[in-house]
Amino acid sequence: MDRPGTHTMAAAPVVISQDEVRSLLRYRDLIPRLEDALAKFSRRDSADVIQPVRSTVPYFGLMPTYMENDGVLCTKVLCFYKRQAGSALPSVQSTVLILDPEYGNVQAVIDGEVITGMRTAAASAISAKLLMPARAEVLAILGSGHQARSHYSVFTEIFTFKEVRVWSQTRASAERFSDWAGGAVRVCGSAEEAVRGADVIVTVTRATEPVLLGQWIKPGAHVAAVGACRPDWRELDDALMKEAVVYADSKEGAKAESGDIILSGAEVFAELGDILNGTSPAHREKTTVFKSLGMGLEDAVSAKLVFDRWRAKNSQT
Ligand SMILES: NC(=O)C1=CN([C@@H]2O[C@H](COP(=O)(O)OP(=O)(O)OC[C@H]3O[C@@H](n4cnc5c(N)ncnc54)[C@H](O)[C@@H]3O)[C@@H](O)[C@H]2O)C=CC1
Ligand SMILES: O=C([O-])C1=[NH+]CCC1
Repeated sequence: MDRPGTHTMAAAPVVISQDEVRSLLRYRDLIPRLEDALAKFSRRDSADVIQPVRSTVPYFGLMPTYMENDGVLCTKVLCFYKRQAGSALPSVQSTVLILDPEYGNVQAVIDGEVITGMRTAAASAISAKLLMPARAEVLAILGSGHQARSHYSVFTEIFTFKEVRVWSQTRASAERFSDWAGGAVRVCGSAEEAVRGADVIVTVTRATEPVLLGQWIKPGAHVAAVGACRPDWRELDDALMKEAVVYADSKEGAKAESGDIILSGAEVFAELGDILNGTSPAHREKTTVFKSLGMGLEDAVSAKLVFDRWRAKNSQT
């Protein structure tokens, strides 16, 4: 047993706010690092990445990641609620902790909202880079909340679409989204109107029943399905899940957490990392679904980028 007074206190963790994260994280830096990390994950080499499926109790998730070769030990803690009427708080709230992999002390406590928004949108953008049809012209977004904004930002930063459409639960929220985007988005009165003829479709809703039906989809379209991250929640119908070639961020995560996969009985063909490793084909010519559940690995890569930038900036001042 340790004698009293023999402990050395670790330095107090730094706290990095949402505004600081926003000023430090850029898609152009994040995307190549995420591609590298997704490829490492799919090789299942434990010296590169150990990242179990999220551990959950109702409304709370713990998302640890260890990257031995990169010296990264990290976890996100998050809550995802059905937003209470009248609450202005986001439906997904999170904090990312970076720990010293050698000693275990917490080095940084980082607001998770911008990280979650950007790394999720960046993963969807990687799926579109790999799987959307050549000469994609029309992007449709279903939902108009936090993820809708980050997805709009990265998709319009790295691709050029002739038309972007949005549908949301209420016309007013879709119009607020369009105003936020500077009016360059066509507000649609129904999900069907938004997705008919679209080449790329992003579903970012809190729906628990399908909002996107296979019968509306143009053959060869790519769907980045981001919501419905519980085993009994759906965004896509059985027809679409059975028709499409389905990719995921993590096969284990998809089989444990995705209602669209579990309840439709669809097979996950490959992970994005398998395409990046060249071990599975990217079926660009077919209708494809990327089922995103979100991975601790994506948070770890983003948080390391933020913490490294934060240290570089604060060591100069
Ligand atoms: N795959 C991943 O890595 C991540 C997934 N998510 C999930 O993405 C979804 C969107 O997240 P946020 O944008 O942060 O949420 P948010 O609360 O900011 O926005 C949700 C949007 O869904 C709409 N909506 C709610 N119920 C609906 C319904 N029954 N039918 C159609 N639209 C409905 C709302 O009007 C709103 O536009 C959530 O399901 C969330 O759990 C969030 C973060 C990461
Ligand atoms: O990975 C993530 O942060 C989330 N997945 C579902 C809700 C939040």
